Amino acid sequence: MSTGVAPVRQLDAASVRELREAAEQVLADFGTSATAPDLLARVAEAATALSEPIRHQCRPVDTDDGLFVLRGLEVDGDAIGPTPSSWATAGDSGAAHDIALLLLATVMGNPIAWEGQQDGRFVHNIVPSAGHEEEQTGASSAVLLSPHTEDAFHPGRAHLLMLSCMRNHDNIATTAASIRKVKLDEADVALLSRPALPILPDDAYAEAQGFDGQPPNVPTLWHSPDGLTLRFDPAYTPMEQASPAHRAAYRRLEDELARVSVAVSLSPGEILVVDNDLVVHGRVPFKARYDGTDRWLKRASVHVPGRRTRPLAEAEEHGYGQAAIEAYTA
Ligand SMILES: O=C(O)CCC(=O)C(=O)O
Ligand SMILES: [Fe+2]
Repeated sequence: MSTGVAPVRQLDAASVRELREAAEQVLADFGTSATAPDLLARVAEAATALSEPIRHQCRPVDTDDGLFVLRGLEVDGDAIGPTPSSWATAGDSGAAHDIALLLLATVMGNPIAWEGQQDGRFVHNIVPSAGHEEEQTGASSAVLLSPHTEDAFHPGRAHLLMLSCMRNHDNIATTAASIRKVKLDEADVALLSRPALPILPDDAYAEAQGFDGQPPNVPTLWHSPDGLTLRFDPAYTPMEQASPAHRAAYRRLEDELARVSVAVSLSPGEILVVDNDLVVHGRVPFKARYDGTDRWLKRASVHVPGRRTRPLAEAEEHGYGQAAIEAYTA
């Protein structure tokens, strides 16, 4: 893994001011970032009014890196208060930043939420939580969070994942690896394009894990009209169900993703935008502080209407009874 240089998009001072004022206005009117239909309607209206320089920086990912860092937002470490001890107690901590992130997500596409995750909020808090150190979820710390497609188990998963940094004193890196940088034989690509294995719901979805239905087998790779695309979550893929040849190809893919992986350590005010069809992301292990100064990210997920990156067969999947809720209906 290298500390590669992620493409940076710098917001200018006027854009930063504009976003802050728009977010503060919405927060002043609603007093919370907890999502409700009228708050979403206001966010949509405010996002429509945002200026061209902001829109330009929110254009689609346009390099094989499959990601970029949006830089320039201001985070006042005193004003946001201590890092919450878990998503469940975060409430409206840093709520103005929730709304700023939702505004940017709305410029990029249609934000999504999950009934079964973080109280259905459109902006999640990613903080280390006591008792969850070893999990494969954003609440972990002591273990490597292995590279994964976000919400890989579900056909309604995000096209874009946004991670907005509130605090990161120990420079703990998010990892990211793009399928467009990987070198694989055509034979491996062909094998991994066969729907041979399911991807089960991750530990953030207790209810979906109890779903009573046959898990669908899905392809790991496929050629979409936009290029090679992946859906990958080894921690929740029952590899023992695959043939030895398939397992070997999967391992070669894992090795290649590790080879091209970059580490992105976010600073407060930076937002990592990841194309969830091109890039798998994870996080390095770290020791949680549990003293209110821990690493703290805000996360948003976005559907991009009209994107042609998913196999048609996904439309038949049950999604383990979970529904992705879109912020705005057409
Ligand atoms: O903590 C990170 O950098 C990434 C965590 C993660 O996988 C996520 O928030 O989806
Ligand atoms: Fe993730």
